[in-house]
Formats: sequence, structure tokens, C-alpha cells
Amino acid sequence: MDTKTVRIGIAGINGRVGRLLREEVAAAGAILAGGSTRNGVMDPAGGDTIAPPCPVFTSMADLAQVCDVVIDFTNVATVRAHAQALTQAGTAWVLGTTGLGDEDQAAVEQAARRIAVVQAANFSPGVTLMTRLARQMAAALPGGEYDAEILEMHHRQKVDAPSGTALAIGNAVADGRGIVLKDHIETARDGHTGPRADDAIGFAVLRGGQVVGEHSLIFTSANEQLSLTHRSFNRRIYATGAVRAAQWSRTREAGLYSMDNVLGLE
Ligand SMILES: NC(=O)C1=CN([C@@H]2O[C@H](COP(=O)(O)OP(=O)(O)OC[C@H]3O[C@@H](n4cnc5c(N)ncnc54)[C@H](OP(=O)(O)O)[C@@H]3O)[C@@H](O)[C@H]2O)C=CC1
Ligand SMILES: O=C(O)C1=N[C@H](C(=O)O)C[C@H](O)C1
Repeated sequence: MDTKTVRIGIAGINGRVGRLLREEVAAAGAILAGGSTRNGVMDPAGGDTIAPPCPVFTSMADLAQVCDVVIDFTNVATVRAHAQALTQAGTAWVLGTTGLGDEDQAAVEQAARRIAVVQAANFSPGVTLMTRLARQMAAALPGGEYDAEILEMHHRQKVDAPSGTALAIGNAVADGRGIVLKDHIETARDGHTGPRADDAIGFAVLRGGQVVGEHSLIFTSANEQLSLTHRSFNRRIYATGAVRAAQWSRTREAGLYSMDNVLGLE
């Protein structure tokens, strides 16, 4: 099958990532079949964009009808409705939205029984690899001896914390150590905290200006420190990864896939 001619829809086409997706769908030679916004109006692209115009809808149900796959970087309030609409239409879903609660995630997993879903907290190849390395490092550097802490910084508009990427790295650390993140997560330290628990996985969150996205995983023992840092310089890295995932999803059966699958790392 020619994956280049896949018909791609963009939910949240006016968003920070959505705008770049318009260009990256065109650059990949895929068909930009439509987009969605809250009011049915697409903002002018501006700049030196090469994105073609496309139909714009206000509902996922309508967008899903004209696409093979929808790339979705919107917000967490949309997730359950989008899961339902895409399942009903039989349209694949590339989901980048972060900040999902347990019920949102359950809806994603339910949808993946009927349609192909590629879900990633971060579509960059660098973070995909960093998350794999985090699991390996955590397995080799035991809790109690090496304290694992995750630091992230993002732009002032970001609404969820810790970032989806930070949580994915935390999950990988927990996985590498054979423990469950929710039992060991420490996101708030204030006042008389007591000493650090051996298996704690700590998170620190910074917000400011227009920082695109920075993540560090730091292992510290009594005698040494090892850290792994990723910096995104431009959101385009997420858009190119998501378009790659959309093209890849075209030929997949129903299931929940990750960027590791898309990049052939699994
Ligand atoms: N997985 C990854 O690689 C990445 C994930 N993200 C995540 O993606 C999401 C979006 O990020 P970002 O682009 O920066 O955010 P923006 O707020 O810039 O974009 C989201 C867009 O979605 C629109 N939107 C919201 N609800 C709907 C709806 N029901 N129908 C159509 N459009 C809707 C918003 O419109 P309005 O402004 O009117 O609300 C907005 O234009 C966040 O959750 C972020 O954390 C971001 C970067 C990378
Ligand atoms: O909101 C953002 O900007 C980003 N969100 C994702 C996250 O929560 O990890 C990915 C990236 O860090 C940018």
C-alpha cells in the first residue's frame, strides 16, 4: 500500500503543533483531508507555509469520515469523545495529547481494540530513545543506591504537570526497577518532608517563557551522578514524528502502538 497517499486529518489544526502538522503532512506527500477547530474556522497559516487549504469541521465525527487517520494534539477534555467518534468511524488515531486521567486512558485502550492507535507523550526520536535508555539505566542503577529524579521545563502556556514525557520517563524508570510509578512518585516537596525514600522517583517542574520542552533524568549516588538530558529546539520534531506515525498506522490492525513500534525499536 502507498502510505504517502494516506488521507490525514488534524484535530486542533490551529494549535501550536497543529499548525506545523499542516506543513508536515504536505511535506510528507500525504493528503491533508481536513482539520478541526472549535469554531470551524482555520486561522491563516502565515509565514512561509507550504500547507494547502482543507475542509474544516467542528466535530471529530465529521472529520473522521473523510480521513484514514486523524492526528490529535488538542487537550484532555476531548479524549473520550474523540475515542468514541474515531472508533465509530473506523479511523486510525495518532494521539499526542497529554495530561490524561485514568478514565481517559481507559477510553484510549478501549478504542485500540477496534482501531489502530499510536499514542506517545513525545513523538521525537530523541525522547523515544531516552525513554528506552531510562529503563535500562534504572535496571542497572538500583534504588536505595542511586536516587532517580526527573526535571522538566516547558513554556508558560503548558497546562499539565508533570509533562507527559516526564511521566513516561518515570514509568520507564519504575519499569526498569520492577516497581509501579504511582506507588513511588514524588511530585510535591514542601515543608518538613522527612528524608528521601529509597525507591522514590522525584519530579521537578519548571515553567517559563517559550521553552519548547526540556527533560533531564538524573541518577545520584553517594559518589557519582549520571544524567541524561533531551532538549527540543522546535515543535516541528513532534509534527514530523506524528506524521510518520500516521503513515505507519495506515497498514496496521487494531491495537495500541507506541513510537517504539513506529521506529522499529520493539
Ligand atoms: N506527544 C507530543 O509529542 C506532544 C504533545 N503535546 C501535547 O499536545 C497538546 C496540544 O499542545 P499544543 O499544540 O501546544 O496546544 P495548543 O493549545 O496550542 O493547541 C491545541 C489546539 O486544540 C484546539 N482544540 C481544543 N479543543 C478542541 C476541539 N474540541 N476541537 C477542535 N480543536 C480543539 C485548541 O483550540 P482553543 O485554542 O480554542 O482551545 C487549540 O487550537 C497538549 O496536550 C500538549 O501537552 C504537545 C507537544 C508535543
Ligand atoms: O505541551 C508541550 O509543549 C509538550 N507536551 C508534551 C509533554 O507533555 O511531554 C511533549 C513535549 O514535552 C511538549
